[in-house]
Amino acid sequence: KSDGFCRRPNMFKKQQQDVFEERYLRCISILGKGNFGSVELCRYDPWGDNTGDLVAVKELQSNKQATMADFQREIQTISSLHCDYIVKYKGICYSAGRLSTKLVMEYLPYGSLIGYMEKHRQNVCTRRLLLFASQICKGMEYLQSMRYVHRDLAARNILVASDTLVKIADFGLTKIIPVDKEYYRVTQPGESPIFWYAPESVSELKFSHKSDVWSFGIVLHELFSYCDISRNPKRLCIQKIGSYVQSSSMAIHLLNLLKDNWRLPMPSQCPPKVKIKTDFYMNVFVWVTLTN
Ligand SMILES: C=CCCn1cc(-c2nc(Nc3ccc(C4CCNCC4)cc3)nc3[nH]ccc23)cn1
Repeated sequence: KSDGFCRRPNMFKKQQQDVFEERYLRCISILGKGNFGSVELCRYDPWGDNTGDLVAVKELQSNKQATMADFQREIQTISSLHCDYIVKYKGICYSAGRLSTKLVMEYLPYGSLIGYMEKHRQNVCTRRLLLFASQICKGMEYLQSMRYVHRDLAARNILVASDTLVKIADFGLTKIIPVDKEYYRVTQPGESPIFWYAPESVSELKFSHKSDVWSFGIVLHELFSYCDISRNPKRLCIQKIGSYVQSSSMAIHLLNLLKDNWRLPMPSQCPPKVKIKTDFYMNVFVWVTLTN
């Protein structure tokens, strides 16, 4: 049972860089694709008798625009995070043959939140949705305390550890806010869809803790829509904007909608007790009247 523990690492204790030997890493299946990389389920089995641990191994996909430097930064980021609501770093594996590094993480057996909701939707009650929301919130609070901006908070990047524990994953786009600044401006738009972006991220590629809060609001919408594909934020925005609009001008159409105060509609499956609203100032209000 998770005790909801997020501690700041002992700044003096060097993170023990656990090195996994590639020859003992047995690939079992592909788990998914993240920013720039694919994630495989592997068993680390030095004794060769299938008693080794199951681990999730992420490898940089060479054809992606991301560089090894981006992947090294992702490894540096995740290895510095120690929180029950953030997927745990286990170590790295130097792949001699392919001159590449692999990131070894804890394997979360239930997969992504989206897949979990599709499968278990019938027995996920409001209280469990609020538990998941509070865990994501605590994980993001910890990330902010470490001056990290996730930049890609979305239900697709939330993993399910158990029926009562979810964790934030995929730190491929995460950046550190410089000490003297309130935000991080990226030079080129990434691949992640703009429908989770705050207005200032859409218009100026500016990312901050506040833009992460906006994305958290979108995640709440996904959560209380039970990650229903028909209620997907991208789908609802494009329905509103018009599917004939080219993707190149989608950003300006989305920005105009947000400036006109259009917001994602309240999820119809959302129980009447829960009201979710993001106002233009990126404040996310979750009015939860836990009246019986
Ligand atoms: C963050 C999202 C983008 C990149 N990404 C990360 C992972 C990932 N997945 C898992 N577990 C898991 C994933 C999928 C399934 C499914 C279930 C349905 N049938 C097919 C298999 C079952 C378990 N553990 C992990 N630890 C660290 C990463 C990680 C996957 N994709």
